Amino acid sequence: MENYPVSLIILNGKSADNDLLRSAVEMLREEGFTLHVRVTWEKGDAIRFVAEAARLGVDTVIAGGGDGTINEIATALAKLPADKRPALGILPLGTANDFATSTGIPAELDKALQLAIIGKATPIDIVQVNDDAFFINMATGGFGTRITTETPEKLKAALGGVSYLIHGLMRMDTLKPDSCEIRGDNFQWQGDALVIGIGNGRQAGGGQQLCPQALINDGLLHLRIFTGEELLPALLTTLTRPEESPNIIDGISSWFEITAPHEITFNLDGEPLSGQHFRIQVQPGALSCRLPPDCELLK
Ligand SMILES: Nc1ncnc2c1ncn2[C@@H]1O[C@H](COP(=O)(O)OP(=O)(O)OP(=O)(O)O)[C@@H](O)[C@H]1O
Ligand SMILES: [Mg+2]
Repeated sequence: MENYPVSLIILNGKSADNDLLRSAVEMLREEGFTLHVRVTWEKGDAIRFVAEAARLGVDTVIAGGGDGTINEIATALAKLPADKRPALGILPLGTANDFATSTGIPAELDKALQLAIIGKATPIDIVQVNDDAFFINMATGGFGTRITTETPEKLKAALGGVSYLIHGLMRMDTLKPDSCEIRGDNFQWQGDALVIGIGNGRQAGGGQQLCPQALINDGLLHLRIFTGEELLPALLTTLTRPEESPNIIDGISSWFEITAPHEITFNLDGEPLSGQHFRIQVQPGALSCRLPPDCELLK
């Protein structure tokens, strides 16, 4: 018999009750593929399942969920020894799915699952933050952070990605620019930022293109800072017509260091991390990801 690839799907419990996925899995098993399925209940479960996948020696760990699920799994993969690291596949089952959407992963579950199992594995960068945290798509700080970390589950379920923006606008009166200092290769900036986006990928917050030129396999991060005193006008022009905004500062570097006089919260692929100092460093080509051949985020 031919060597069929072996995969382990880690499914966010929120998305476990999905008949389409059940039949897609059954169909591929009938074709001869080995597919293990594990379901998470809370943060931390995915890490144990990644360890199990490494013990089983699977070819691919498939993240079934949104950006938070991909982050947890990619982080666990990055912490494995390189020679024991399975490839990453993606089944977009979250609310916003910014990484999956921007990398061109099909929204249809059966197609996405096929790609996750037999798609070409391409080395991509992952980004380390301080000692222990990682992101694969984007880190956002300032205004955007509060939007994504505080958007309640019910609003997210009803409205999807748009809820982040709506919820943020509703809370505008309580939001203020964050003061900070940012350094990178040939880059230094100090001031008040409304939103800081640091992209390995391009978009966050449900389709907001914060780093429209970023590539996930070039060893570089794209930084975009939105500045300004007036929150609403700045936010509206910057998000709708970024090229016309006087409030944008861009930078490119393989690392950035951010220091703030008070605690700020960064949102790493949807997962919050608070502190006053962030050292952000690319690990080039550290993850192998099954992506569509025409993925726009590859160089
Ligand atoms: N059954 C579960 N319900 C909620 N969160 C879970 C569950 N299982 C694991 N988690 C963990 O909670 C964290 C946040 O998950 P979150 O609800 O943001 O899902 P997500 O995959 O990012 O999808 P979404 O796009 O809806 O946010 C992730 O680290 C995830 O692994
Ligand atoms: Mg999330």
